[in-house]
Formats: sequence, structure tokens, C-alpha cells
Amino acid sequence: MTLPRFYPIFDDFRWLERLLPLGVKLVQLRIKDTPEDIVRAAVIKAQALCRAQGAILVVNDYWQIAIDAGCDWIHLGQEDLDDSDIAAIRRAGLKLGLSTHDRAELDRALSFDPGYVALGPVYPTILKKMKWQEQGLEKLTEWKAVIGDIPLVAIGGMSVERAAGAFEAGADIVAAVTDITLNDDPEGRVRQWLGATA
Ligand SMILES: Cc1ncc(COP(=O)(O)OP(=O)(O)O)c(N)n1
Ligand SMILES: Cc1nc(C(=O)O)sc1CCOP(=O)(O)O
Ligand SMILES: [Mg+2]
Repeated sequence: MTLPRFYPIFDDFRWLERLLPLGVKLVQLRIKDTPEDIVRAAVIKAQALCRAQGAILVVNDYWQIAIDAGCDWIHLGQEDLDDSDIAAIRRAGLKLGLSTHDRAELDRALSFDPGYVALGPVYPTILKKMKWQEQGLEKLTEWKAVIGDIPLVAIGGMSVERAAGAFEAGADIVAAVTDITLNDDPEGRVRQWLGATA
């Protein structure tokens, strides 16, 4: 399966209600610091919205909720991997997207047979505090040479204007948060993204 090249990430299913109808076909629900029953309800809602629009939903962090809700994809970081039941995720048939930031993390990620590998932050991000400096485009090229056919996601400070460079460097997919959510016109920005990644 070839994954769509544009991968927006949102912290509320209401973003999906607004933006999936524009043609987004791959989306992550990334909810933090929220009671689990609210996350569960949001995942169920997001899953229904994605099914209705023919979009792929990736649930961040909450692997048990993703299993319970019948989702197809989960995204886990390296710390999340320590606390996850990978066998249960596999039994439920979910595919894994995994974060990587250095070569040791990449080697570890590859040992889980991931559905995609994310590398970040390619550029500085304002979304969250990270111990990692910006990785630069060259790192995407290096990662792609190692992972071959596994889809490579570029994340961190990505924008419509930066997407072409990431693709040229080896990314298959570009993920973005604040370039959309902090834009004065999120719908217009998503239309630009869809045009730039078509
Ligand atoms: C596509 C994508 N790449 C990286 C991340 C970050 O995951 P993680 O390191 O677990 O950090 P949190 O997002 O959980 O704060 C991601 N969510 N999606
Ligand atoms: C959630 C996340 N993970 C990253 C990583 O490098 O693993 S960078 C990032 C934030 C992405 O947000 P924005 O597009 O606003 O920079
Ligand atoms: Mg995580």
C-alpha cells in the first residue's frame, strides 16, 4: 500500500471534521494531557470520520484504545515502545509508525518491522520541547538509504514551502502540525498542502 504524501497531525477530532472533507487521506490524532475516557471517545469519533472520508487514521501513543476502536495504525515513539505490548498490537493487525532521531533509534525501529519510519525534527519545531537539534535534509537522505522501501516521514518544522526539499532529500511523506493549526486560514493552508503533495 502506498501511503499519501501529506500527513497532518491534530490534537482534536474537530480538526478532522473541518479538514478531511478537503481531501486529506492520512491523518494522526495526537492528544496529550487528557483523561483517557475523553481520548477514547475522540479516537472513536476520529475513526468514524476517517472511515466516512476514506482516510487512514493513525492514533498517537494510545495503542490499547487504538486496538479497542478497531484502528489500523498506531504511532509510537521510542519511550512509548518501552510501555507497549507490541505482540498485542500485532495480533490486532495494527501497523506501526515509529519515531527515530538517531541511528540507534533507527536500528531499534527497524527491528519492529514498521509500516513507516519518521525522522525529526528536520527543522526546529515550536510544538514541543525536544532534546534533539534540527536534523537537516541530509539526514533524510541517509535514512532513506538505510530503510529502502519502508516509507520515510519527515516531521518537525515542516511547511508547504519546505516540502519539496524534503521529498528531494528522500522523504516519502511530510507531516505537519503548526504550519496548519496556527495558520490564519487552516483550510486554505491544507489546500496548498494538497496541491504541493499531489
Ligand atoms: C509522524 C510522527 N513522527 C513523530 C512523532 C513523535 O512521536 P513521539 O516521539 O512519541 O512524541 P509524541 O508525539 O508522542 O509527543 C509523531 N507523533 N508522529
Ligand atoms: C510531534 C513531533 N515529533 C517530532 C519528532 O521529531 O519526533 S517533531 C514534532 C512536532 C511537529 O510539529 P510541527 O510540524 O508544528 O513542527
Ligand atoms: Mg509518543
